[in-house]
Amino acid sequence: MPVPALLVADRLSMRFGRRRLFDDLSVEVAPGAPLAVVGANGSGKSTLLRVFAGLTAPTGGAVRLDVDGAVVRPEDVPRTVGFVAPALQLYEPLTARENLGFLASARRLADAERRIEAVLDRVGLGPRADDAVGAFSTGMRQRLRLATALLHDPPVLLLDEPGATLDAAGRALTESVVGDPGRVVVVATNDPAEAALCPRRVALGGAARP
Ligand SMILES: Nc1ncnc2c1ncn2[C@@H]1O[C@H](COP(=O)(O)OP(=O)(O)OP(=O)(O)O)[C@@H](O)[C@H]1O
Repeated sequence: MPVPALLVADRLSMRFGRRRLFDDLSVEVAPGAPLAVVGANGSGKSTLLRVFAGLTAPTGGAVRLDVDGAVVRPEDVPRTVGFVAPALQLYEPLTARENLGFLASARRLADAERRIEAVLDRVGLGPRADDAVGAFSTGMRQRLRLATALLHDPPVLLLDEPGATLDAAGRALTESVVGDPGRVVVVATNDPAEAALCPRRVALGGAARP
């Protein structure tokens, strides 16, 4: 049976000036076996996720994404990956539905209206879909970030501290997203409960200098 998606990191290293974050890091992530990236503040978790997403070039090594047995071309990485990060900007004057509509157009998604309704429902924002994001709470913004990552139903999800600002229902949502057996999922987290959702982990900090 073909593996629908696979993330392969081969001998990754990352330095910023004299600061070494990680060295010789190799890992494969397959669907149904989410990977937790753990480590102290500043150890390089967010940077590693950005490297996985193709947003930051590593100092050494390479990342490859395979979907249906074929290597994903660099220009196709954005439609293959869903990325959630605390710094991800939302359009404040637009409503939640308009934010998702904008992304659906940018990504040229077919069936956009149905997708938007489904994803708003999944993240529990249906009743607030037509409110401006500028009036959203921190947790509601985070739910919308999750929605933006799920909108195009990507085979790979990279989640940077997905549950940090969420309530109990939001954490249950994160748990179901992380546990999706059909996707490659990587979670960077400082929360032991979130890390425990993942059968595998990479601990950063060994190569880090203060
Ligand atoms: N673009 C950059 N240029 C220089 N240094 C950077 C850059 N991005 C990150 N760093 C440094 O790399 C280190 C790792 O940062 P990163 O955000 O990956 O850590 P983290 O493990 O996600 O931390 P936290 O748990 O606090 O979110 C930090 O020392 C940070 O200052």
